[in-house]
Amino acid sequence: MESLLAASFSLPAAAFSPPSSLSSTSSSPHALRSAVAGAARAVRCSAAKDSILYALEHDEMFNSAEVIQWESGKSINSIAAAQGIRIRRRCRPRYPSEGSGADKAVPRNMLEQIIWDKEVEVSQRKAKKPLQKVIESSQHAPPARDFVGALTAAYSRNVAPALIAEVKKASPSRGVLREDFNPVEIAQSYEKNGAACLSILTDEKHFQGSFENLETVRNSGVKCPLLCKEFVIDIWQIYYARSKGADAILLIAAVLPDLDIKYMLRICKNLGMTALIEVHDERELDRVLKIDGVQLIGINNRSLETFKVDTSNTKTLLEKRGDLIRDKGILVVGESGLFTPDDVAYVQNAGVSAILVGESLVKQENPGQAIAGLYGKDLLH
Ligand SMILES: O=C(O)c1ccccc1NCC(=O)[C@H](O)[C@H](O)COP(=O)(O)O
Repeated sequence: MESLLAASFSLPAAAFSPPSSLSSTSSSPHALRSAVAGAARAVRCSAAKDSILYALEHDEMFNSAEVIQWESGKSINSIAAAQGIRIRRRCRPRYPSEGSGADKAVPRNMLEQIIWDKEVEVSQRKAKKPLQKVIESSQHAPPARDFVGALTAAYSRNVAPALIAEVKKASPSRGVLREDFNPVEIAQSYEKNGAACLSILTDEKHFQGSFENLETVRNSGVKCPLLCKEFVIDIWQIYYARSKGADAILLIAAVLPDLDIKYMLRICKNLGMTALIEVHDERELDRVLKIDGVQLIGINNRSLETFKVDTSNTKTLLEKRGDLIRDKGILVVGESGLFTPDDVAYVQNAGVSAILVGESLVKQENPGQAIAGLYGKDLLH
């Protein structure tokens, strides 16, 4: 643990690694705390130094956002805002640069609410199972399967966008989509009817999903690679998803600063996982296109801030950046609001290789059989 800790203070890219090892549940908290106190004294920015020393004194657990702040001497929200990210982190007022204004206490939209709830959830989960333990569990998981390979093969087989079919019980914009929700039955029915990959919602509070659903589907004999549909803010979640059998994970550009995306991509690669990096607008797309190693970009037609769905978003962004995306060999997934064969043809003509579909399938009595209705034909598998 000490070496990880040392790395987190010497290499900027590694700075997101496991400050959680400072949790009071760590095996030698005293030694770790001394090591961090030493490192803290060497940090140039006095606000950052104060934050670290404060956390040590108050026996608090660290998270990745805090480490970024220490390294750069800037607040996570100011780093993010400079990149056009409007979603703020729920900052504790101990950071002088954050202030403690009343507006900071209220999330500005649903995505921000989800992220603030996620910060609480992840810190509670980390307290129960520190990063080191999750890393160990991830090493015992069945090997990750080839998510991009499954999409490419399905596209060639069907000459139609490969389907990532979503196992989703509820959503903030639509409420409960399916009362009799059996994730394994839905997953098997999707696979039988030609889905290339599956997306499993794991957020409990807003989507009534769970990591247990992910694990149960993985252990049920379903062969399609699985995307963990989560709101990732911390590398802990990536290792946790892998430990539960995920083959791919969602990274949302509206939430994550560039350096987080880069570092998380590296972790995914080391774990053999695919990252689906989701964008909603041109600015986010341009940020992601500057990052090396991106294989899969999702263009979400739903604004996660307003819930407005507009399928022309996929077309507009691909008209602007399609050539560059093709030159880079990146596959594009059209996400959200797809209900009919015309919708599928529309995003296919815009240039997507795959689509991510939840509501229009999961709401039907037989979600798998609904796939033929969505495509206007049976899919080969
Ligand atoms: O769906 C929501 O209400 C939502 C709200 C806030 C953040 C994310 C949200 N959904 C995630 C997704 O984008 C969709 O689950 C996915 O793209 C499938 O969309 P759909 O086919 O429209 O169910």
